[in-house]
Amino acid sequence: PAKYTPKDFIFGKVIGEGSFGTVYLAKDIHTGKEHAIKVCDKRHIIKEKKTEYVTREKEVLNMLAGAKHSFVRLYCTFQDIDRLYFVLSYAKNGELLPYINKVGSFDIECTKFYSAEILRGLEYLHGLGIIHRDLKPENILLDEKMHVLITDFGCTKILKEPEVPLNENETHVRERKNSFVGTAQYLSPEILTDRNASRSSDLWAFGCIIYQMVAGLPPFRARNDYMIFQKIQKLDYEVPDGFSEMAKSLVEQLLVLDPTQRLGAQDEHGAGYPSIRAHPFFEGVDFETLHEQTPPPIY
Ligand SMILES: NC(=O)Nc1ccc2c(c1)=C(Cc1cc(-c3cccc(C(=O)NCCN4CCCCC4)c3)c[nH]1)C(=O)N=2
Repeated sequence: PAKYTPKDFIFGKVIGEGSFGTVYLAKDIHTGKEHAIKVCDKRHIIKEKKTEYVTREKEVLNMLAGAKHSFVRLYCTFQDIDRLYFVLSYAKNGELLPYINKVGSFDIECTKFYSAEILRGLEYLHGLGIIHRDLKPENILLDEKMHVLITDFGCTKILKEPEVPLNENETHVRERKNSFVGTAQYLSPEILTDRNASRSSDLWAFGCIIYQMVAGLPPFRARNDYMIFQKIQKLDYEVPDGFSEMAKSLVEQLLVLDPTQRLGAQDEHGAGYPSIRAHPFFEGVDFETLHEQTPPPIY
């Protein structure tokens, strides 16, 4: 149909709860194809003053239309009187998090492969000047072949022309002070203190995810968000016995309080992260053919 409506789909189970909507498994009645449809309630979005986040998610998903890997695709959008509908890729194997929880921790081959796939996605995203700002295992999905699809672009920041140079490496459009984004465990110290995210903020979250794949839990944990923030700002985390030395070295170079000193922060923008790819942890990883490779089994 020229313009889809909800009647073109058979809606199934809830497969996700985003901050601004519910994600359903749905089947296109014309093609039989399965999709994930994110349904956002218009009144809720207006009441929560989140219209700019929903608009930005659509803008970013359209910017990612050319990506051949690493991201959920946006097939189409439509609306009815009460709701907005985003028809997205269905990642048959769901979120990365339940896999980490199921096996307790990934072996080094799995950690290398999935870290490399996430890094490929970050290189593409940052190359477009897009910062995810809410990278976490729940937003790393796994398709039918167990390859990574990054999702949830509601918290992204699109770097515009330099307005206020924050440091010699990054410029930011100053965030409105009250616009707090992200999930506590993966928030970088600079977002907690001056609210300004940079590409390096996603590198911090990347370090947290690598730690979690190896240790089974995120590095900064506490009873409540305030105590988590305290630990982040004091870089208060422990590396458990048996944690791979190579993985520890990489995590330690990403979980650095100064965003300009994180591994990759000095790499030339738009040219990927050669200094992260060159870390000994990724020895033997062929980044250019990742998507043709068969992912290692998670057990
Ligand atoms: N915030 C967002 O944007 N959220 C989105 C966006 C797009 C999207 C999205 C979320 C998806 C989430 C999703 C969730 C699931 C899912 C939900 C419940 C169960 C399962 C499932 O059983 N998967 C099989 C693998 N399990 C995994 C854990 C160990 C046992 C085996 C998958 C599949 N896909 C999706 O497929 N596409």
